[in-house]
Amino acid sequence: MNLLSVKQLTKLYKGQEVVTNLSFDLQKGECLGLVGESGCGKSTLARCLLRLENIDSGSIFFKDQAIENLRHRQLIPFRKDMQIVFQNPTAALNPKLKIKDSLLDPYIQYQNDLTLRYFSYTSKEQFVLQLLDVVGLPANLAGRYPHELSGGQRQRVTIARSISIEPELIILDEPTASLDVISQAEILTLLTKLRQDLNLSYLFISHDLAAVKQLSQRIMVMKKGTIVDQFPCDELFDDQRHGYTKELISIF
Ligand SMILES: Nc1ncnc2c1ncn2[C@@H]1O[C@H](COP(=O)(O)OP(=O)(O)OP(=O)(O)O)[C@@H](O)[C@H]1O
Repeated sequence: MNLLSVKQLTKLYKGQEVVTNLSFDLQKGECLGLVGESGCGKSTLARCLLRLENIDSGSIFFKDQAIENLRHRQLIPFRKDMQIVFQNPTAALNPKLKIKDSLLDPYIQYQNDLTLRYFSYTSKEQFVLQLLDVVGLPANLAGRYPHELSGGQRQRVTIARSISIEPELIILDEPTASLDVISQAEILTLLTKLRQDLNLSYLFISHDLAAVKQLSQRIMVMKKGTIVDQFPCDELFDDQRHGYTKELISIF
């Protein structure tokens, strides 16, 4: 079943096409990798899918509903189902909020629309402890501020926030790019486990072909705003790969 279906999406900035006539499907439960060099339009695409930007033409279907023209109030249930994890966890967390309050924030915002399946909410304290535990963080971090955590711990908190309201799809926009190699590997392992345990779907955006291969079932390669190649992960090294995919492979 297609969770997300994008048809001929085009986005312009100041008259210039940044995403051009782009189409793809993302199935429920899969991780779809998106690779491409800096500036090819990956983050723009992510913002369009989340409806943080309007698109210029084309369609975005989420759970078979066309969402490209929905207005603010109509987007509320959809926003709950589609979350994003950004590259920089420091910028994503409010420095003035303790970790426990950051973790509770999405729940408080969406509680009237939520039917939790995986987590249970009997008290604030218990909910925060569940979230910390599921992303492998100790309970005593709840009372700390973001600057008192390591970069890897902060990224775990942003991941915990994104899964707290049990979305269907998470867009991972370079989630490990700001981390050291060991933290990167740990976060990738965590993301794999969460996808399986919570039946999540991911659009995993990265420069790092090795990371994309580790996490994804299928890979899309983007160049100058268009998808030039799309294939199952185990066909990455096949001879029929697009020349640009081969170039990316040779760099890694
Ligand atoms: N708000 C904006 N206004 C004008 N141009 C923009 C805006 N946001 C992005 N761009 C331009 O759109 C193009 C694509 O940028 P985008 O950030 O989507 O690329 P990217 O593939 O995500 O790059 P990176 O991997 O470096 O994050 C770039 O040329 C960028 O300068």
